[in-house]
Amino acid sequence: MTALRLAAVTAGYRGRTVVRDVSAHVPAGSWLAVIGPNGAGKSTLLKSIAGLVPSTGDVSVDGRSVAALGHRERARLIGYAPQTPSLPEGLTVTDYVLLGRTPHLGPLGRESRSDLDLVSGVLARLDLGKLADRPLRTLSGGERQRAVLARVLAQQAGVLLLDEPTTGLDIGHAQALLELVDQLRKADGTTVVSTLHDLTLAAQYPDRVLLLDGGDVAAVGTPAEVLTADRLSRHYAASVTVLTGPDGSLVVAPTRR
Ligand SMILES: Nc1ncnc2c1ncn2[C@@H]1O[C@H](COP(=O)(O)OP(=O)(O)OP(=O)(O)O)[C@@H](O)[C@H]1O
Repeated sequence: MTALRLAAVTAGYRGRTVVRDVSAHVPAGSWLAVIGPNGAGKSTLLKSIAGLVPSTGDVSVDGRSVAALGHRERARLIGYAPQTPSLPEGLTVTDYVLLGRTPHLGPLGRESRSDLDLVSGVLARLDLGKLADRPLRTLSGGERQRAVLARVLAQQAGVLLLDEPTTGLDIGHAQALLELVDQLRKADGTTVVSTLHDLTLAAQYPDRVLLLDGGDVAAVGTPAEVLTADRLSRHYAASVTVLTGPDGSLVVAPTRR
């Protein structure tokens, strides 16, 4: 069980601040969605939690500031799946997903039977079993996206940072992936922070939603509190209706002006 806390996180690139003063508590086993229009700073916020862009403020996991941790120790605590990763195209899916085990390997860096079994299990759960021996360069966009997620799931970190995990996935694979993430947090207490453009999915899976606009926190709360038609119209310059689906969950639908 791993809780994540952000305290006044401010991050940017070469002197330009693009995320300002973000504070949030993400309890162990909970799911925070970071939403907001293009360029709002969502990916930058995730990268700063992963330690990939310079930031000020503090990121702590179970009360330990991650700035003080080495790369390997941080990778055991925090797994990060980027939005547009550059992939080692020649590797097979299995070998690529096995890279997720790197922070757990012994001094010789050799994977054990249990690492291989874990990777096969993850591939099966992401519907990648039949592609296990295929080089990454031969995969479709959605298959590549699932391979990236398989790698981060194989890492078995307590905190998962998923940047637009459903990009390029069809509706069935998107649902299967989010259900799998949901199962992980319920079964293992994995803590999830994901960016999501699909606001209906943001309403259905996470416990809390943080809306970024222009690098600032514009709202944070439960999906029902944050995802109102008025707020979404204002921050996205969009025309939307928020409906209630048959199961009581919210559906954010675009409407013609
Ligand atoms: N490596 C970089 N160097 C300089 N500026 C960057 C870099 N990466 C992102 N930015 C800028 O930082 C701002 C926030 O970008 P970021 O990718 O975090 O936004 P986002 O909310 O994830 O957007 P999107 O929804 O389009 O993916 C943008 O103005 C972007 O141009």
